[in-house]
Amino acid sequence: AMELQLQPFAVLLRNTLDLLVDKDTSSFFTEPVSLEEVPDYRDYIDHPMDFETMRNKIDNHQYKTMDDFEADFDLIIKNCMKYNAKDTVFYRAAVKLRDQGGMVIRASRRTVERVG
Ligand SMILES: CC(=O)c1c[nH]c2ccccc12
Repeated sequence: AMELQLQPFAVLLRNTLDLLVDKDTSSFFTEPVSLEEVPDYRDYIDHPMDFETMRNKIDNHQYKTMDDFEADFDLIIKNCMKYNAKDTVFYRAAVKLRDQGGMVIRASRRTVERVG
């Protein structure tokens, strides 16, 4: 619909990302996991992802659909639940983000469908 031309998809994704960032109250996911702090991280994680990287991808128009965007959100969560043991604050934060962020993305999908 016309709205999506006026309200580009990138703006909708930025708004969605801001809501996801708000759910990450400990800011564990805002930047790439530091390879200085965590030297063995890449031994376990092939495709690191974080919210700052996602924002850059929005700005470079690298997300063509909500599925592309959600795939990177899922990567943030899967990486965290793979690298960190279940009894860690990081693992528990990923579970919380998965549940609370999932609702945010579903609402954004409905907006895209409605005005798409
Ligand atoms: C998101 C994540 O896994 C981490 C975010 N910060 C970290 C510091 C040490 C180990 C893991 C992490």
